[in-house]
Amino acid sequence: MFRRAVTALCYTAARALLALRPHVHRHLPSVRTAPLLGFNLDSRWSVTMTWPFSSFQPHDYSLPNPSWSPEMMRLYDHYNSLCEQEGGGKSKAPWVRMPSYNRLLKYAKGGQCLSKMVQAKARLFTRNMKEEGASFEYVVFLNKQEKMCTCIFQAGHLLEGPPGYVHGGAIATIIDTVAGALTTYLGGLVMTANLTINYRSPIPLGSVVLVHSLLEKMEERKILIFCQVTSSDGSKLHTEATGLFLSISLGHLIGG
Ligand SMILES: CCCCC/C=C\C/C=C\C/C=C\C/C=C\CCCC(=O)SCCNC(=O)CCNC(=O)[C@H](O)C(C)(C)COP(=O)(O)OP(=O)(O)OC[C@H]1O[C@@H](n2cnc3c(N)ncnc32)[C@H](O)[C@@H]1OP(=O)(O)O
Repeated sequence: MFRRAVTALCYTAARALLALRPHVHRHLPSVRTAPLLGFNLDSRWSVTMTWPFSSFQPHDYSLPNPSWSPEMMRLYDHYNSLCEQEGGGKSKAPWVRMPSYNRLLKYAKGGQCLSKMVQAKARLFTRNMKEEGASFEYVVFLNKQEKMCTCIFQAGHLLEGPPGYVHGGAIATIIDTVAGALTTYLGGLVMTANLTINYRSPIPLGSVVLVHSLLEKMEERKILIFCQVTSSDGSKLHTEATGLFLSISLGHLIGG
C-alpha cells in the first residue's frame, strides 16, 4: 500500500517535471542533444534548477581532487584546454566536460528534490565512495561534433581483481558509464541492452587510462557504441567493447 502510494507520488512528480517541457517526445529519432524531461543536457551540461525547493548545486565529482595523480591532472588539463578552443568562446568549442553527480536524477530539473523521494539512500555505483581516490576517479569529455566521449580514468585500490590489476567488472562498469554518457547525450533516457567486451591486456591498479567511446550507428531507438580502453599515452590497448543502448520512456524506469 505504502509502496504504491510512493510510486504514485513519484509518478505525479515525474509528470510534473514532464509538464515543464511539453514538447517532449517519447523516443528521440535522430542524433541531437536530448532536452527531454527537463534535463538540461546542452549549454555545456550546466544544470539549471527551476524547482522551487532547489537552492544548491549538487557536488560535481568530475572536478579534480587531491587524489588525482600528476598524470590524471596532466590529461585533465589537456582536455580542459580543448574545451576552450575554437571560436574563442567556450560555447563554440567542440569539447565539453560533462559534470558528474552521485545520482543520475540530479541532472534533472528538480532532480535534487526527486532524488530524495525515490530510494533516497540510493547512490550511483561509480560515485558512492567517500574516500577520494579509493575506487572510480574519472572525468568524461564529450565531443559533440565527432559524437564521441573520452574519459580519463584512474583506478583506485578498491577495484582490484587479479593481484595488482583492475577487476574486469570495474572495467565493464567504466565502459558502460562512458558509453552511457554518450548515448544519453545522443538519445536521452537510455538503458544498456548489450555489452560485449574483449579484455586484451590487464590494467595496473592505480594507473590512469583513457576510455574512448564512439557512435557507430543510430537506428530509431537503437544506439550502437564502440569503445576502447588504452594506456594514457595511447600506445597500449587494454580493452575493446561494443555496446547496444536503447532509448526508453520514463515509464520504463518508474514502472508505468
Ligand atoms: C532518470 C534520470 C536519468 C537522467 C540521466 C540524465 C543524464 C545522465 C548523464 C550522464 C549519464 C552518465 C552516465 C551513465 C551511467 C551509467 C549508465 C548505466 C546504464 C546501465 O547500466 S542500464 C542497466 C543495465 N541494463 C538493464 O537493466 C536493461 C534491462 N533490459 C531492459 O530494460 C529492456 O530489455 C530494454 C530496455 C533494453 C529493451 O526493452 P524494450 O521493451 O524497450 O525493447 P524491445 O525488447 O522491444 O527491443 C527493441 C529492439 O531492440 C532489440 N533488442 C533489445 N534488447 C536487445 C539485446 N539485448 N540485444 C540485441 N538487440 C536487442 C530488439 O530485438 C528490438 O529490435 P527490433 O525493433 O529490430 O525488433
